[in-house]
Amino acid sequence: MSPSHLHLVAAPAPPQAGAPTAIASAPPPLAIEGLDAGYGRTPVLHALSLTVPAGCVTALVGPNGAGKSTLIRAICGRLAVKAGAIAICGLPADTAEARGKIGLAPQDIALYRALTIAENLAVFAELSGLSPSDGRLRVAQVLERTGTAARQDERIDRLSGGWQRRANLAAALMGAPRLLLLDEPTAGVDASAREALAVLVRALAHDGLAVLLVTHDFEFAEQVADRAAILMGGHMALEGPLADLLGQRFAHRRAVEITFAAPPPALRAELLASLGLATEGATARGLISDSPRAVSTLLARLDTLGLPPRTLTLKTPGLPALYDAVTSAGV
Ligand SMILES: Nc1ncnc2c1ncn2[C@@H]1O[C@H](COP(=O)(O)OP(=O)(O)OP(=O)(O)O)[C@@H](O)[C@H]1O
Repeated sequence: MSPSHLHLVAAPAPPQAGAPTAIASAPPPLAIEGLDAGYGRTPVLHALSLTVPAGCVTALVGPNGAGKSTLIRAICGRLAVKAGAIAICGLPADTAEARGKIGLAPQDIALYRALTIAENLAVFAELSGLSPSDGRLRVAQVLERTGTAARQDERIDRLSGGWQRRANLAAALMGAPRLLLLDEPTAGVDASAREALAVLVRALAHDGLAVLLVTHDFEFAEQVADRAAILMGGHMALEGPLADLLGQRFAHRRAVEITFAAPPPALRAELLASLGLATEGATARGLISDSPRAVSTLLARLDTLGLPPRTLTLKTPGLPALYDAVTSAGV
């Protein structure tokens, strides 16, 4: 491969002359259809379908044991598929060619701790089959793109959690993937490093990468994701553009959070529940109409119940509210 053919994100094949909208009809970086998979005779994933388009960040969320890691294993071709199909850019996931289009930044930092960032990336360049000169060029590109150039000569075990995560992500980019799998990228990362990671992940999607983000960090997911996939008990409970999912679930409603001076007595909490408010300690949460009179109506009802609020906060429902709605409804 000549240096001029090195791209941070492998470019899709250029359209043929006369071929109508070749890019638009290119297979997505990840397409899963009717997947059944598990361990030995233990089924985990059932009839699961998921499409991860290029240029988007898809947040994959779900309770512990829902099957997120199992799904990542299946995408990487490391699990026997019992039914259905997984295609990476149109290629079966269990082929070497498909695996070459995936970059995985695992939850456990997968780097040599006694080597520097640049030395680690050089190892990944070699593993990707790049020649020494192409490898050097690619290391330089990835250091630049991920903002790790300034720390390239520092050993991994001397870096903060945030820089280690950034280097872990850089290593996943060395093979110029089309699909980037990020498993809990904010684990052990402080607030300012999280912010920097969010900017980087968005920039990579802007470059054209398809990013599948597995996380329990809803704040981060909400910041970077334009699509969401909610996995429950091995099946996909909900999947699609986040704005559409929120619009369908919460049209004309807002999330309300009310705090009281003290936890309401059980009988009052039941009455709050009849207003659609779930009580936890001295806090009640729920959804109300976004009509201008909804708040004054609610305040009047709280007054009738003898529960004057200490604070009342209104928010536009986001991914955490969607997740709560889906998981509590057992969809
Ligand atoms: N190697 C294995 N052999 C057999 N069963 C397994 C194996 N690994 C996971 N499981 C089971 O598969 C199910 C899904 O586990 P998985 O780790 O994929 O969930 P998860 O959504 O990633 O959970 P978490 O959020 O806790 O990481 C669980 O019931 C788990 O016990």
